[in-house]
Amino acid sequence: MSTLSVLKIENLVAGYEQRVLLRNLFLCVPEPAFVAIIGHNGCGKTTLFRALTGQIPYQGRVDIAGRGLRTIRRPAAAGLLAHLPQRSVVSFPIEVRELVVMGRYRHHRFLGSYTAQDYTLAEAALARVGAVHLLRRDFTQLSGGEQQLVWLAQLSLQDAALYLLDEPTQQLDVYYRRRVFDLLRGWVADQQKTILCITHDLDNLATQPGYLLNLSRPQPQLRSLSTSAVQTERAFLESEESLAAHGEIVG
Ligand SMILES: Nc1ncnc2c1ncn2[C@@H]1O[C@H](COP(=O)(O)OP(=O)(O)OP(=O)(O)O)[C@@H](O)[C@H]1O
Repeated sequence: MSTLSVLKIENLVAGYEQRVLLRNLFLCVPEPAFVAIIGHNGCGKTTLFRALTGQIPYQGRVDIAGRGLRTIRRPAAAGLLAHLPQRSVVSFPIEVRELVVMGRYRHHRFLGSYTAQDYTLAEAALARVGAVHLLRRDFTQLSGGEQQLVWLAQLSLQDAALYLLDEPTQQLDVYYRRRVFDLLRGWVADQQKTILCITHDLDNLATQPGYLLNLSRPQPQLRSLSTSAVQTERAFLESEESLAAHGEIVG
């Protein structure tokens, strides 16, 4: 692994009005890497992504691929960030392949200009997540888990320095959860991507190479993923002590 840092966070403070959820966070994420972000409900995991995607203000400094985040007007359009939020709603009928091909938007400025090659890439992306059978279906009629696979296929077509995934396996059954973690492992190993992945799916993390960041810890730090690291963090999260620590942070 190289020593380059795709994401560097210094002294980040973020939250909502009177409620500071992230206090003095320091983070240096090597490239490529898989980073699982864990912690209690409400500890600030999604809030961290909101700060990184410019949805809420923050104090401190964030560099992505060596560029100050504040200096970049649209980080996604600049190819720095790709973000899969916890919930995305589509309110109009649209074929799955039309939604997936939009992952190629940075290569095409105008709607309707996708090429046959783009559609081939979209189909391949769907195949990789095990959802190629959904290609011609209306996205709005799919189950929550099927929709999640489609979003992942679209995300995989975006060519970004850093991927932010908010609970990507939330609605998936055990088979697809495992498959998605395998897929993410491939993005890192084969395509040299760096992924921050919010998850409560500790069972699947034990065998995943990468790092763990527990935002319920009073001073969250990256630690290498391993069976014993996952066991330690699980024991911490199950303890009363961890809730007390969480209370101090948000108080
Ligand atoms: N716009 C907002 N204004 C005020 N408080 C908010 C706002 N959005 C979220 N919160 C609160 O901030 C806290 C952290 O929310 P966040 O979504 O970051 O939690 P999380 O760690 O991602 O939790 P979960 O695991 O349940 O998804 C929660 O208590 C939430 O109610």
